[in-house]
Amino acid sequence: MTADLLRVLSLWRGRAGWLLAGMAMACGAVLAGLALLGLAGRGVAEGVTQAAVFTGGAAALIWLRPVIILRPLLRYLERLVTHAATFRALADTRIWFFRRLAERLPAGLGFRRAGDLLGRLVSDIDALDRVYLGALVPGVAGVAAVLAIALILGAIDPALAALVALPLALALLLPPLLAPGAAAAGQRVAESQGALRAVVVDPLTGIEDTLAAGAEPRASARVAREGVALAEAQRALARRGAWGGAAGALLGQAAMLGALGYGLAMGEAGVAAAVLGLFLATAAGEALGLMPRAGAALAAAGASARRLFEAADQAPPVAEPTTPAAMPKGHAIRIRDLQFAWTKDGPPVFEGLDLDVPEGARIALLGPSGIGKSTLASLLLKLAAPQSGSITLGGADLATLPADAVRARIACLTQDARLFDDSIEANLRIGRPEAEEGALWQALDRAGIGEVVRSLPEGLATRCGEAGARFSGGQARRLVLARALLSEAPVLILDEPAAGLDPETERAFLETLGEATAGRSVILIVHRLVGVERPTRILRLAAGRAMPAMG
Ligand SMILES: Nc1ncnc2c1ncn2[C@@H]1O[C@H](COP(=O)(O)OP(=O)(O)OP(=O)(O)O)[C@@H](O)[C@H]1O
Repeated sequence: MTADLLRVLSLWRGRAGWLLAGMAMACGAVLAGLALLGLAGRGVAEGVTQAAVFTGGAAALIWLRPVIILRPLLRYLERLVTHAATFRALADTRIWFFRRLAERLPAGLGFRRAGDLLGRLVSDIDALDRVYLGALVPGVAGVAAVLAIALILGAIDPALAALVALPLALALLLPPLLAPGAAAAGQRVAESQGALRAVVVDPLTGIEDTLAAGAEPRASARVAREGVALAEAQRALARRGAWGGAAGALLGQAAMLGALGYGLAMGEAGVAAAVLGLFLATAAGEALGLMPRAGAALAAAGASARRLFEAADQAPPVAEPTTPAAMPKGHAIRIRDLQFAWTKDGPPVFEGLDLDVPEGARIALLGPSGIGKSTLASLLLKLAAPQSGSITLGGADLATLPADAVRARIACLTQDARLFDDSIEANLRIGRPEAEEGALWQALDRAGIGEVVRSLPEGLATRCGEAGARFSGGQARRLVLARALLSEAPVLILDEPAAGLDPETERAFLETLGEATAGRSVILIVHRLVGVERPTRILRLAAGRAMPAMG
């Protein structure tokens, strides 16, 4: 847990200025609180006993008014700065985590439940605010308060300082002492939250299928079950927090009893100092009030950090070359003796595949479902790496080239390419943000969807809806096809490009494929040829190899 929490802090290095400023404000506010009650206590003590507690006379009471104004001001600034610091640190963490996931998600990460991933990205990162707001800020302010009390009372009598400050110092140790015991409870809460989110998001993402299959009651029952499990885990963590709270209250009272005991033991001579000690111990309650619960907060944050790093530290499916080679000029693809299986013990998909895609060639790759057509696309895009054999692009081994640069050369229209919940224009520009509007329309026309978009009142600004819900399946397919055509990559992989189109449109599109992809190499992955594709070569995948096929 400690290592995970330290790693979280190291992720926040860039925000150190804000984080330290927040802690300084918290210390200022706590010290102003101590000064207020300390000055009031001193006034009362001196009034009751008619004797000076400190040398320096009543002049010190002059400070009472500015402190009264300063304290709420510092409290306000503390809230402002600590929350601003937290928002910035959490926003940085979200971006970091998102990037790590993006590198690791292709080809399956083992964390495929969208709800669970969303939970890690949102609530596990949100829970990290407790490291700072729930533990570090009150911890530092608490240390400042205890040190100040020890110094003030130590100037009167070290025995009084020890009696009051020691129990308070022990309260400061509660979080690190209690956190390890609460770690397992924190872990259960974080896991239950992830599980609950998954059982809510999964059926809702495919709500039509859920309702059509009459699976809604079962889905509701699962949500109820996970809800009960979460409540149970939260109760266990809250119990830990409650024990901490009771221990903290006890130690606060011990400090007050220490001051009282001192007064009783010292008789009349000790009354004034004991009254001051009492006031200071009361003031410390404000500073240390959050400390007992900080143990549970640290445990919860530690569990969330564990879940984040667990997902973020998965090895990426394809390691980036440590010293990448320069990108070659050409883009001919050559595959030799390729061996590949998705898992170590899984069945091989390729066993000695050889394939050449010269520049400008249009290869039609046929084969039955599950033979490995899309897998080949994953290997070419560096979303997966071969176990042995070689793939070269323009003569350079793909393994030595950076994935980003390879994907700038090889564009792919995947079988399940999707539209994002944004405008048509933004969806088209994903792979080529600087594309001119004319190029957008050309791509739309080539994909046979230009007229439909022109007829929309908002044209290119029309929003596509979640996963392209605004459009029919065939229209959405044509839009993602336009996106692929807009790419300037010299190699295009079109995986079932006409899937979802009606036979007439399919034929019309495939007929214009030559024109739409002129000057580029094309790997056309299809179950069958319609007869109008005019490929330069037709290959059939079978038994892990590619062999010439006739139509
Ligand atoms: N990410 C993955 N993890 C594990 N196995 C996978 C993965 N993707 C595909 N496979 C497996 O690899 C084999 C080849 O799948 P692939 O998707 O390449 O076939 P395909 O020829 O494209 O099929 P289809 O025409 O149905 O799309 C299948 O047995 C499939 O189960």
